[in-house]
Amino acid sequence: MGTEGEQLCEAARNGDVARVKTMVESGADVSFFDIDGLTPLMHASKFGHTHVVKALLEAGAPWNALSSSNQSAGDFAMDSGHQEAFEVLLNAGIQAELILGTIARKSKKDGDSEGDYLEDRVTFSEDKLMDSDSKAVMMAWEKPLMEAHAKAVCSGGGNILNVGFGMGLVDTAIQQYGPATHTIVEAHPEVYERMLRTGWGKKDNVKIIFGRWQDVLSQLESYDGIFFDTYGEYYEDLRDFHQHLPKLLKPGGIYSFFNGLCGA
Ligand SMILES: C[S@@+](CC[C@H](N)C(=O)[O-])C[C@H]1O[C@@H](n2cnc3c(N)ncnc32)[C@H](O)[C@@H]1O
Repeated sequence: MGTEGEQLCEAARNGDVARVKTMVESGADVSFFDIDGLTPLMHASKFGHTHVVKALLEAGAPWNALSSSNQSAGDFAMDSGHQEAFEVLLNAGIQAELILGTIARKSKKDGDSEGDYLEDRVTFSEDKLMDSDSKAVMMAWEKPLMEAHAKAVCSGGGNILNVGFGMGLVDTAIQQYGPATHTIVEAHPEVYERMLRTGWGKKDNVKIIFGRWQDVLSQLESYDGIFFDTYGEYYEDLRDFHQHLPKLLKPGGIYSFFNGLCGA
C-alpha cells in the first residue's frame, strides 16, 4: 500500500470519484506528484474520468501543474482524445486567468505598480524580445503566425491598424501588402525608440502612435484591418479593446488578435 498521495493517484486513475472525494475531505494532497512526476489530476485526465477531474479541480488541484515532460493535465486529456475532460480543464484555466487578471488589475488601480511591464527595461536579441523577468515578450518562431494574421487583416487592403509592435514581425508582413496607411500603436519607450532607430518613422504609409492604446484612442480612426497583440495585459484589457471595435473597424473590416489566450 503506497502513501496517501499515491493512493489518491490510484483512485484518480481508476475513476473512483467517491474514493477521491473521501480522501480529499480527509486532507489528501491534491497537488501531490508521484514518482513519475504526475499529479492525481493528470492521471484522471489521461483516462478521461471527467467526474474525478471536476472533483479534483473543486478541491483546488492545480490545473496548470506540469509533469516532468512539461505536459499539463489538459495535454494528457487532449493527447488521449478525452474531449470532455479537456474542456473542463480548459474552462478551469480560463476562469483562473480571468480571476487573476481582475486581481492584478485591481492592485494596479490601488497604486501597486509592481511588475508593470511598461515601466521595466526590455532587451532585444536576434530572435527575441525579453522583459525584465527574462520572460519572452515576443519570439522569432511566431513569425509564420504573424504573417498569417497580416494576410488576414490586409485582405481588404485600405487602412490598417496594429496595436503592439514587439519585434515588428506582423508590421513587416503588413508592409508587404502595401496598405494605404499603416498605423502602429506602441507603448513601451524602448520598443518605440527602437522603431524610430530602425526607420519605421520614415516609411511613407506608416504612422506611429506612442502610448498605451487605452490612452491614445482619441487619435485612432476607422480601419479596414486591425491586429491586436499587446503584452503584460489581461483578458479584461482585451475585452475592453473589443468594446471599441465597432467604432474602430469599418463595416466589413477584418479584425484578428493574439494574446496567449488558453496558454497553459
Ligand atoms: C507580443 S508584442 C507584439 C509582437 C508583434 N505582434 C510582432 O509581430 O512582433 C506586444 C507589444 O505590445 C506592446 N504593448 C503592451 N501593452 C501595450 C498597450 N497597452 N498599448 C500599446 N502597446 C502595448 C509591448 O510593448 C510590445 O511591444
